[in-house]
Amino acid sequence: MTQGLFISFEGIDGAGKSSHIAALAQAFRDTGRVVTLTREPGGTPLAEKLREMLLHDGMDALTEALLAFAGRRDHLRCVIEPALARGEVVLCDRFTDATFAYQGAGRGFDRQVLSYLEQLVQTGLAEDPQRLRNPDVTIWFDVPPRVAAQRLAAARTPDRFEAQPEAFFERVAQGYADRAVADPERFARIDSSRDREAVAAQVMEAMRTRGLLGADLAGAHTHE
Ligand SMILES: Nc1ncnc2c1ncn2[C@@H]1O[C@H](COP(=O)(O)OP(=O)(O)O)[C@@H](O)[C@H]1O
Ligand SMILES: Cc1cn([C@H]2C[C@H](O)[C@@H](COP(=O)(O)OP(=O)(O)O)O2)c(=O)[nH]c1=O
Repeated sequence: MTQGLFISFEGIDGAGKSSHIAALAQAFRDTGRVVTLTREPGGTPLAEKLREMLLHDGMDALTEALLAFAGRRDHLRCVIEPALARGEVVLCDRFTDATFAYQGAGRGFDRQVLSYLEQLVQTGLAEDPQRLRNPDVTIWFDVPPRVAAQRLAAARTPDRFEAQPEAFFERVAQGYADRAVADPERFARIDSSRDREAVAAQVMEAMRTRGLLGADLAGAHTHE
């Protein structure tokens, strides 16, 4: 049976990740794979309720982290693990790296506590209960916070995180860079300051170099 594949998409708000997830889903479908498209915070009815609170209600960093991980547990249990067990491709808009970047680096919350929660929440679910479920590949849209802020200013009403000052996003961006250094094989860094077409080409190239999409498809989906 085809092996499941878990890919997450990360980056600061306005990095441009949402623009590329659907195109990658289509590229996988074109190879005959079944794709589950999902997101965090959210991805299940319960986790979507927690998302609303996380994005709109005032709370401290520990509460943010607990809500993020509570939603993640439900999401893993109800959506991600079953889809991977069926051999599907799971494309997830944000996952645990976001908690380390936003609550850890951005809010300054204790990263050892986050590591403990990661261990607790992301094990005991797969066939092998010891297995810590993490993405196989993380596509990291790296962009200077100033560029992301300019894009967002033109785009939408900010939520609690998007309304943060540039210094917050400098810390979040550093948080992602730290995670990438700690796990270089998992992270595929995309220079997201470039135009959409160049970003899309980098995403397909990252898949192709990992043998996850055929070489012939790499050029076929560079347009939205
Ligand atoms: N490469 C790009 N160049 C310029 N603008 C972009 C680019 N990618 C996305 N955008 C625009 O920037 C804004 C934020 O993009 P989005 O995909 O929603 O980011 P994210 O999901 O990472 O927060 C949107 O208005 C989008 O149209
Ligand atoms: C997954 C996750 C997201 N977040 C934040 C990052 C984003 O600012 C916000 C929602 O992410 P996102 O879905 O990317 O927002 P949008 O739909 O506006 O593109 O939640 C955390 O603070 N911690 C987390 O664990």
